[in-house]
Amino acid sequence: MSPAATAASSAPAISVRGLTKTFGGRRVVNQIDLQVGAGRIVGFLGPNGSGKTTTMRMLCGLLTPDAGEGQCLGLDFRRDAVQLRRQVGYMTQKFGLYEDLTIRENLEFVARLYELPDRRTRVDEALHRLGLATRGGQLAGALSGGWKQRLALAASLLHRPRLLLLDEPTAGVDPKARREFWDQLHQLAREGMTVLVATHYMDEAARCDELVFIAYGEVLAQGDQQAVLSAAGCGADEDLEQAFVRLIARATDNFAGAA
Ligand SMILES: Nc1ncnc2c1ncn2[C@@H]1O[C@H](COP(=O)(O)OP(=O)(O)OP(=O)(O)O)[C@@H](O)[C@H]1O
Repeated sequence: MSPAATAASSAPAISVRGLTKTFGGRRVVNQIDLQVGAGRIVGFLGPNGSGKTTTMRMLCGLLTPDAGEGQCLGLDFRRDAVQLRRQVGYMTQKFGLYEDLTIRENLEFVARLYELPDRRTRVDEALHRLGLATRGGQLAGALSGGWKQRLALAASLLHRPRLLLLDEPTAGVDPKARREFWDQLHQLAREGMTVLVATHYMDEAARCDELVFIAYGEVLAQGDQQAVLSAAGCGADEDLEQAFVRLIARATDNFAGAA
């Protein structure tokens, strides 16, 4: 690999500072700094309404921040939002595909939306990668929750993004399907994909390289599992769930004190 390529691949995939968003006078994302290394799987954790979705939507250029600067994939995430969207795969909480179309038809539709040049190859590639090749003719609406999520992941990969932003991708999915979904994420990361994934499942958090805990729109702790456990003041016999509860309790006290 050339020195330039090495430098590029070791550059962070996300490097933003001061990310801020206010809705109706309420600041829901407040001065968030985020650094995510290329090829890392980073778990994004926080209570309901803490600002995870809003942050992700700003990072992929779907929502304009009130303040903040930085880069995603080497692009200015505000100025180059259109270019950035072409390199980011975003999977929302709700299944956003057409239940009355087949798996293949759904993927072909998404490929057309992206105006991909070699649509058939891309769709075949996605079907194969996600183990959907034999199910191409099945209606999306007839799939179980786990298979629907796989299809949604396949759709978000069609344009061959370098960064995946996944918003609670396995909510309501059974443990076996969740494990398989995470095996896919690890395979993608081995191939160089960077993944920022919001989750409420602590077993999934444990499968991440790094974690970012937020509450009230602010980062409470960031780093690998050990760093987060230390930041929460957890002992050797305590786990991420206890760290989560402690960090949120502390943030709630601070928030109530400041209000
Ligand atoms: N378009 C909007 N207009 C007004 N308020 C909004 C809008 N989008 C989000 N909010 C509010 O911003 C806050 C943060 O929401 P957000 O969806 O980012 O949280 P979250 O951490 O993803 O929550 P969850 O875990 O429940 O998905 C919430 O109080 C939400 O109601």
